[in-house]
Amino acid sequence: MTGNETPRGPVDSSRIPRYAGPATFARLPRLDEVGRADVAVVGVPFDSGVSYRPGARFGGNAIREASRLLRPYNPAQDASPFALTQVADGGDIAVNPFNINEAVETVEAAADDLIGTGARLMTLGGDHTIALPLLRSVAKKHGPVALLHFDAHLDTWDTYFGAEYTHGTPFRRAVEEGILDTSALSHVGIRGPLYGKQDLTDDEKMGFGIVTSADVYRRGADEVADQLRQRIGDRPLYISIDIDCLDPAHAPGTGTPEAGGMTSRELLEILRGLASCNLVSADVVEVAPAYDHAEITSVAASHTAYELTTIMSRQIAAAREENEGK
Ligand SMILES: N=C(N)NCCCC(=O)O
Ligand SMILES: [Zn+2]
Ligand SMILES: [Zn+2]
Repeated sequence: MTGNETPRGPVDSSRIPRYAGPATFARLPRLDEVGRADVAVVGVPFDSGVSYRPGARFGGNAIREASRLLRPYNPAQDASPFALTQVADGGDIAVNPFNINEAVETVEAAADDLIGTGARLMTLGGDHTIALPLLRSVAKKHGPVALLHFDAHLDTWDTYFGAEYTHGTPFRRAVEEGILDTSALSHVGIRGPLYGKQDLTDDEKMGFGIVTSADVYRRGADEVADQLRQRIGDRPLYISIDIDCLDPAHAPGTGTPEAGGMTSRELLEILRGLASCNLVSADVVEVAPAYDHAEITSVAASHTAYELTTIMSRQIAAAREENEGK
């Protein structure tokens, strides 16, 4: 979109009931209805990389369903993200559930196509395996990116059953491939049992800093966000959010739940504290609706994606204004 066109926004929920019609994220138009988008919301229905409970292949559509209740003005960031820029739902990247390597390639190619149109991606998983091809694609455009990873788990393990591409290994692969800026890597929300102390040593060697869920509780969201912002600076930033960063009370619908997690309020507040970062793309993964109750998890995920979308939309609009002023 150039600055002259008016973005097409969501369906007006005061005229057409929220629950009517097929779900797109936040009732936004489909990408094929608007031609191109500044922010494309895409689903990746893939969960063949999980080590425990399956079902995240249904996450994207559950998030879309829960997102029917979102409204167009975001008071926490004082912005109307869908009016500032064109945000559209790009549908799903259809991947092979029987061949993980092929699925990883398909996600990368589809992300390349979308990013090639100038769009930033808000991806709805799917299991965490998909972060690797998404990071590859983002790094082709921006070079190695800063990574902010919200999760109960490190996801820097080496292999499971000899498999390199799983939901517990994407960030080790990404470091090995040189697609991350190792001076700005952070995990937030980490907790729970590990295989051994070596997991932490390995993770630190890769360059990661850890903010545990207890750190978030003790120090508070604002202080954590300040510290993360300082570490990230103005580097291109990718944010990957495994919904199991939240306590199972806030996100029961996920495959590898761990007690003692963050609240959804803490997560949303930390994200809002990062609004000035140069967020180039993001994902929300690991929503497995079969274990959910009353959409607790998919509502949390839809609000999380809404905050991320708002951050991207505001930055695109600000950059456009600056360009036009020149
Ligand atoms: N990425 C997620 N959600 N979980 C990774 C857990 C890996 C394990 O089973 O040890
Ligand atoms: Zn996890
Ligand atoms: Zn994960």
